[in-house]
Amino acid sequence: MMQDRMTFALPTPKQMEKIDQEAAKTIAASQLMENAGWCVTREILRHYSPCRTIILCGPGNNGGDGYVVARLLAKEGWPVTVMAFGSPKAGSQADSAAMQWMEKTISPSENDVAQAELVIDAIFGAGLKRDLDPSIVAILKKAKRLVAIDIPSGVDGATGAIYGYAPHAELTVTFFRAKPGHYLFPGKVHIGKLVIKDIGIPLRVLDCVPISTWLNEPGLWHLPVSAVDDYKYRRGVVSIIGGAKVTGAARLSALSALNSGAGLVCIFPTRQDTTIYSLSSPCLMIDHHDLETVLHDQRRQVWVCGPGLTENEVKENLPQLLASKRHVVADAGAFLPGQSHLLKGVSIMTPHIGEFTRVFGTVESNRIQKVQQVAKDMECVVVLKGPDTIIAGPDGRVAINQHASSRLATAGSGDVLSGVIATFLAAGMKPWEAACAGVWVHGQAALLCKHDWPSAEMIAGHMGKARDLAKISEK
Ligand SMILES: NC(=O)C1=CN([C@@H]2O[C@H](COP(=O)(O)OP(=O)(O)OC[C@H]3O[C@@H](n4cnc5c(N)ncnc54)[C@H](OP(=O)(O)O)[C@@H]3O)[C@@H](O)[C@H]2O)[C@H](O)CC1
Ligand SMILES: [K+]
Repeated sequence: MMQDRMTFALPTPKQMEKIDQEAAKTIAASQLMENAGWCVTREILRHYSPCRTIILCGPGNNGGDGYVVARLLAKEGWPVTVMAFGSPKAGSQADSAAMQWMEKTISPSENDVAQAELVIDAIFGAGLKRDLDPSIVAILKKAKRLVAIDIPSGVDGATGAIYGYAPHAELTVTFFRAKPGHYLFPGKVHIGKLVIKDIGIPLRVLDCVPISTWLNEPGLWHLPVSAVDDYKYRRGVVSIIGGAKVTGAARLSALSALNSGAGLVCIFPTRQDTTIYSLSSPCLMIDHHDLETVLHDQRRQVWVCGPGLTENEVKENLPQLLASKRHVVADAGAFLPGQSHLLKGVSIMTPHIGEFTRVFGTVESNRIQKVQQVAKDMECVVVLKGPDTIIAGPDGRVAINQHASSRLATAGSGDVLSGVIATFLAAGMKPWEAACAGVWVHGQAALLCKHDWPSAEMIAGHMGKARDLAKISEK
């Protein structure tokens, strides 16, 4: 059975509030809080042995969940104390949860937290709005081992930004769906192990919010399948501008395209002597005509432009590709400082944060918003590469990729990514889907390498198997 794309939805905390309200029409809010507390308790029981535990309870519903956990853990015989940070609003859900907690409640104290063997952080969750008070920071800093309810206090669930300070949790238990902030840096490093629990919210309530952010997983997109009567032009032609001085980048991109299933891969060298390209792989086609002539071939729709190119090479070739309405995957050399106009018309661009900043200016704490804005302004898909690669479409859709590892942090890895994305684009996938699929397959190829330190060439060598695994995972 195909996965429902809603499996991959990442609602923002604001959307989650709406989802809670909608869910409360069919399931009592008190029940949702009870279920949330029960789920957290079960995870604590699974991961820890009874120990001196302090539950830090804030004034909102995150604190409410904390009071439920306190009651359920105490019932299991755990030595539990609640440390209350303000009182819940009279008559609120959190207030009734607090009223059912009959045992020890203490005022905020650094010393008591320092002596606890386990600290449960239920100060703020989805309702966090501003920097943490220094007195709260001082207390959180004393925690030795910490479990966060929903999200560690201080992490913005929408962006992963930190409001002044956030503790490092060993375990975070969230509800219904993960939020973008669980997966985005810097918040991600504060989450520890993430557990997502079903608390009885009906799936259909997701329809009440316009989800725009997704976890990048197979099933969010579908790779093309080969037909029995396939031929190379239908599988797709990838063309790559090959630099005169730096030739490895285009060759890596080409190798990646060849191994990811392109029907035909051609390099268009910008210099007369093409020996280096001719000798690189017997499967590679080398163009010996000028670009204008090559562009008469309408089968050559998808181009990679940027890897290994100098400023002049980009300026000579990119405008020509765009003028002839080719689909361009722009990378590396195509990101010239302050020259965003050059990129207008590309289908997909794949900058890392340094390249992105050079062209589009600094990125504040809300990276998603900035990347979305650039995608909209430039009318193209933007892949902001990093350990939490963000793929934004001009229509506002965003995927966050987690299928990656530090194995990808090697020179040439970006060139390999441009090749696989171009392959999927050439095979007929839409730009956002091709970019998402390329990013996932690239991450998978690195995972398939036999050791932790693969070169980009080795990663490119595993593209075919990675593509097969992506296809299997779609089901
Ligand atoms: N997701 C679900 O299905 C369910 C989630 N639950 C839990 O509910 C919380 C969200 O609860 P909410 O009450 O909306 O928000 P919080 O508990 O995080 O906090 C709101 C209060 O905190 C104050 N606030 C916010 N930031 C600060 C700050 N930096 N310093 C001091 N005070 C702060 C805020 O005060 P205002 O003055 O701004 O109004 C609020 O008083 C979610 O995270 C889950 O844990 C449900 O239990 C079940 C369903
Ligand atoms: K929390």
